[in-house]
Amino acid sequence: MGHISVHNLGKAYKRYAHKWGRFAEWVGFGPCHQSHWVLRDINLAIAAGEAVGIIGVNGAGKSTLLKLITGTAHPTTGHIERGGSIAALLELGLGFHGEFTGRENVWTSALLAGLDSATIHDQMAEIEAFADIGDYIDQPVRTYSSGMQVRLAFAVATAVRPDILVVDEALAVGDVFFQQKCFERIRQYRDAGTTLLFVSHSMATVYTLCDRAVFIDGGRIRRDGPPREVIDIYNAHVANRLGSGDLEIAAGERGQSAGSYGRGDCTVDHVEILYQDQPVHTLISDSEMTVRIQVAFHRSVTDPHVGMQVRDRRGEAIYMTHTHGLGLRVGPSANGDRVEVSFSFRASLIPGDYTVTAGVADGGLPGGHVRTSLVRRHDAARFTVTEDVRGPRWDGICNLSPSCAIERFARRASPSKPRISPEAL
Ligand SMILES: Nc1ncnc2c1ncn2[C@@H]1O[C@H](COP(=O)(O)OP(=O)(O)OP(=O)(O)O)[C@@H](O)[C@H]1O
Repeated sequence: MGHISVHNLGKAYKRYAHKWGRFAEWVGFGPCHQSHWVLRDINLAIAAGEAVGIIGVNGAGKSTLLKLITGTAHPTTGHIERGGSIAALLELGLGFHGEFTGRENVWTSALLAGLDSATIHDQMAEIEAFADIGDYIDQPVRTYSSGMQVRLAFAVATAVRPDILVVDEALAVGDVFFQQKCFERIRQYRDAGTTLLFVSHSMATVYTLCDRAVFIDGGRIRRDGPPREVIDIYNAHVANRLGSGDLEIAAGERGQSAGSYGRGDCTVDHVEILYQDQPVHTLISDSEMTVRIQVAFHRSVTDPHVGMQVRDRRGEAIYMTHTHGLGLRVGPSANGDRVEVSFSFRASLIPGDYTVTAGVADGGLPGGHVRTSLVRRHDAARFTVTEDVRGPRWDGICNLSPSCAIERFARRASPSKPRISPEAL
């Protein structure tokens, strides 16, 4: 129950050169179309209970893959095997009928999803409460905002825990409170054994929810593995598309990061963590630390900027900055030049393991952005933060070091009744 196997899956849409092409083909003029392949040679085996994030740029084929897996589109090649019940929340077309009320749509969607009327009856109050759209539940769905439609769709799709839950970006439409409520339910279902298939452009969500990521590029699987490794490769790919040219991606340790990528203009030769000017691997939370990055230039670069990222144990960047963002300039650099850039800050981090990724970009842009990524070395240094047993107690991700003021207000004494003397009367 809950497993998915995809074998040699492919999807092609027909493209007609002429607007009469489809008709001409229909009346027997022979083939008038070209096949436009949007997915090819997809092989995936997802075990029951796995949480898989599907990532890729716009148009890569992510939604198409989900549509094929959920059965809302038919494959051109290959086949899919699925075990157990499936609930899907796909980006386009939530499957509601505009003229029916929300409540009527809940009935139709839930019946189509295979729930029996007794279950729908039992779940209706819970669905209404989760969607939280008030009186709109008895209004036609055409009067709903897109956010309201997503609220209702999610509430119906997840009213009963499915064996497989497929979510495609649609949640991005809801407000932050609703998103949190949805993620809480998704987490609960995942922890209870539901297989999760999740398409998202938010890498933070993939890190948080998924234990595996699949990067789809041009309709094919480019990488399949732990989120940290796959997201690094995806980021390198995005940097390429943003004009960094053909970045060489060097493989890192399997299951770790993507190693490094770069074009050869410069290299990040050394990254170290220092405490009181000494290289260290362990720091007490809240102590002052320095990240020192050494860069060597092999070609001239007009406006280089050196940056660093501190990443947590899952690989998610919890802080990043670069010289341009801090209002500094490295200055034009020529072949053979070397620079050393040191970032010093307080390690206001929760105890745990961290890594530092270092990179160089060319061209500072307004707003603190940089134009072209030249090189990036993932997880070039690692350090552990231990608890500051003598410092104040706190929990979370980073120490915000709040000041705290307490004001006490004594309970006001009830006013005593004015005494009126008999002489005054
Ligand atoms: N019904 C269709 N007819 C023709 N082409 C289609 C159809 N549906 C999708 N495509 C094409 O298939 C390709 C993949 O689309 P898909 O929606 O799967 O991408 P995606 O990775 O989900 O993108 P996004 O992140 O923008 O949602 C795109 O080039 C798209 O134009």
